[in-house]
Amino acid sequence: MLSSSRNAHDENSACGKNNNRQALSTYGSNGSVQLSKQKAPKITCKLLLLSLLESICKLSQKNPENSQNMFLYIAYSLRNSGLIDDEYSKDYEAIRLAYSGAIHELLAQAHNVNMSNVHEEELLSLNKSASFMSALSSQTAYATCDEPSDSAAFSGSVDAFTDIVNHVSSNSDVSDGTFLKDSPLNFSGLEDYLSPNSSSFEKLYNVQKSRYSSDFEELKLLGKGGYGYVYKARNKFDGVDYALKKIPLTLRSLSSSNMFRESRILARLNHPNVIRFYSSWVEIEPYHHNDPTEFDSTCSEDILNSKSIESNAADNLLFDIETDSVNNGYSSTNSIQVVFEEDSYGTNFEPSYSKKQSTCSLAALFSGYKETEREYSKRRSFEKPFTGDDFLYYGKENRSDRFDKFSLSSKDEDSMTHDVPCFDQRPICLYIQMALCEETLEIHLNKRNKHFRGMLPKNLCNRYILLFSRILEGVMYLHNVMDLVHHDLKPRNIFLSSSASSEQGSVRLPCFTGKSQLANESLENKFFVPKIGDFGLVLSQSDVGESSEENGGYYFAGTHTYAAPEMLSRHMKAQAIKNSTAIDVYALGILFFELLYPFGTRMERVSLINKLKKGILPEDFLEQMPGEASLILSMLSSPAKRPTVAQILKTPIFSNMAVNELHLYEALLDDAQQQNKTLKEELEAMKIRMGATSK
Ligand SMILES: Nc1ncnc2c1ncn2[C@@H]1O[C@H](COP(=O)(O)OP(=O)(O)OP(=O)(O)O)[C@@H](O)[C@H]1O
Repeated sequence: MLSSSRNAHDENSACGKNNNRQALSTYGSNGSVQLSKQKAPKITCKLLLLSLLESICKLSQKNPENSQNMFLYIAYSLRNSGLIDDEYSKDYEAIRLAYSGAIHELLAQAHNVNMSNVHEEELLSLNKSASFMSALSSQTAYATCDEPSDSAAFSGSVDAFTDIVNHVSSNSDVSDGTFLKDSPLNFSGLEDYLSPNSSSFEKLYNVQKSRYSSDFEELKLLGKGGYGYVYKARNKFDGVDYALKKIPLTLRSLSSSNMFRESRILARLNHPNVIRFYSSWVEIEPYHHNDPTEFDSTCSEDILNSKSIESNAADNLLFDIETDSVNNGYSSTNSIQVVFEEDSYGTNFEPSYSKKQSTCSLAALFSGYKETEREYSKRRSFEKPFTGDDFLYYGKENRSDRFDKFSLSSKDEDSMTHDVPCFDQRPICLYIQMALCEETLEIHLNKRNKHFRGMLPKNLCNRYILLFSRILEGVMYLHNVMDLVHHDLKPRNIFLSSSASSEQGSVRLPCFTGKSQLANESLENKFFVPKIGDFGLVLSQSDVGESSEENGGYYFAGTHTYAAPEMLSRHMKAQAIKNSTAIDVYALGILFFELLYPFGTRMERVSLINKLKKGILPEDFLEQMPGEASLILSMLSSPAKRPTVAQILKTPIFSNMAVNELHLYEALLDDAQQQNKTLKEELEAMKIRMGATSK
């Protein structure tokens, strides 16, 4: 049977090969079986096996709960034997469903049957599925494994898997549940499958139902972070606009336990000052997806991404703790990232500037993922320039290890082709659906700072104090209730969500235009609720200690300007672990100063924050806001001396919420008085005009 298939394929030679590029194996001109050039990665095979298994369970058990239990029983057995990881979990369900859909189609083709005319249960009888699976898996084993030992291990896993299925089915109520691994497979449809006009597995797979495309209408790209892209998308059912974060996953991150960390943490959070999370899922990036290069820079004013090139650059400039000097030696648009690492003696920190590193995503850095030149250039063509405000510190690696991680060798490049977690190089993405926010605090402050410099008018100052108290409430919830440390608090990760005045946690702020304002021009005011977002670096307080003990190091990532000194020094590591929440307090200290004291230029920001880190505040600020000044300095003191967020909220600045509300009413009164004054002036002007015309 196989030789006739081979002949059929040989006859169709070139285009046949093309069409079957993704077939599990191809047949060479000498008749020998050759490995498919693009090999299916192992995780894909695990998912493929599990999706088959899940289908079998569904077919054998009509009751969904029973079939789920049966599936879990088998999956746990496989996992306990070390054959799979957590590919059986809900997180991968969408991928497994897509695979089983493609396998159903493939089965229909393999049996040369028109699926629409045949009852699904008849078509997919258990025997056929199991036999097909065995045949498919053994083919897959060839296509997947480089080493003979791998191949043997894979065959072993198929055997183990089949045994488990047999065991389960013999204990279930399946009437014809014998899985005959060696039963003959009807290959009558194989010639068709190998013919140039038929579908390859890849094509079948492409008909997957994408939850993203079926449930959402993508409206625009909002921005790009270290991990992925964020889109504004409208849900087709409820008509509401959401922020959808798409995080492309590498094989390594797929198998790492913290891959779903951000979505899992978000799912547990429930606080008015923390961004609202709706759902998350994993699927393969649909083909007809807007290329992020379509990012519309013209709308950067209204979208949040308008970020940051400016302030990020400033963040980098600040970060020269070695020399304590402001380093302005490189262009912000040049995608250069500063990476701090200890020298091989573990005594000094040395910033290293590297273009290549700057283009590695944080996710990649975290997972120790090696990026090939090909992937690098592919991603470069896909990405906007990296704005370079992130850094990563590998506490336990020396410089050479660090650079080895990113050095490119042909071997790496070869191995990396297996690191793409899909059949056809389209990435598997984690989707996180969140509440859409109007703008980030960073953008708001950038626009505000075009209107003000130095000390703010009292009423405006009070509003920012109120805003900060809302942020503190959110952080206190994270620290005290959820036992988390955010690790990346900064204006860009605080979102402003427009709200009704009565909404809990709302603050009334002027809607700055970002253009120079005329002295008497009054700005529209709106209510906003600040929401803490971007939980990509969040850690539970207990994990901070554990990760340190297990790995002999504590990995830090974050943003230069807001990084507490203990994040950067191995000598202070113990303090960082002991007072992990103090890391957030340090960042909040800088943020509070930024809220209260507008900077005229980027360089001024760099210089003032640099001085603040040394305990020096502007004189006018010290004079006019002594309470706030001493609080900020205490927040930037040594980790053990920093107040907790709960203690900060108890200081007279924030403790009396009635006073805080009073701030708001004072602000409202000021506005009303201002409006009253303007109206009076207009009235006077009108009277004069009327007097002139009556004469
Ligand atoms: N809920 C949201 N509503 C509106 N815009 C958002 C939302 N979440 C993210 N964005 C926009 O998408 C951009 C990217 O967000 P993301 O959280 O991925 O990264 P980031 O915070 O900019 O960087 P990183 O993750 O590297 O710290 C943000 O800068 C912001 O402009």
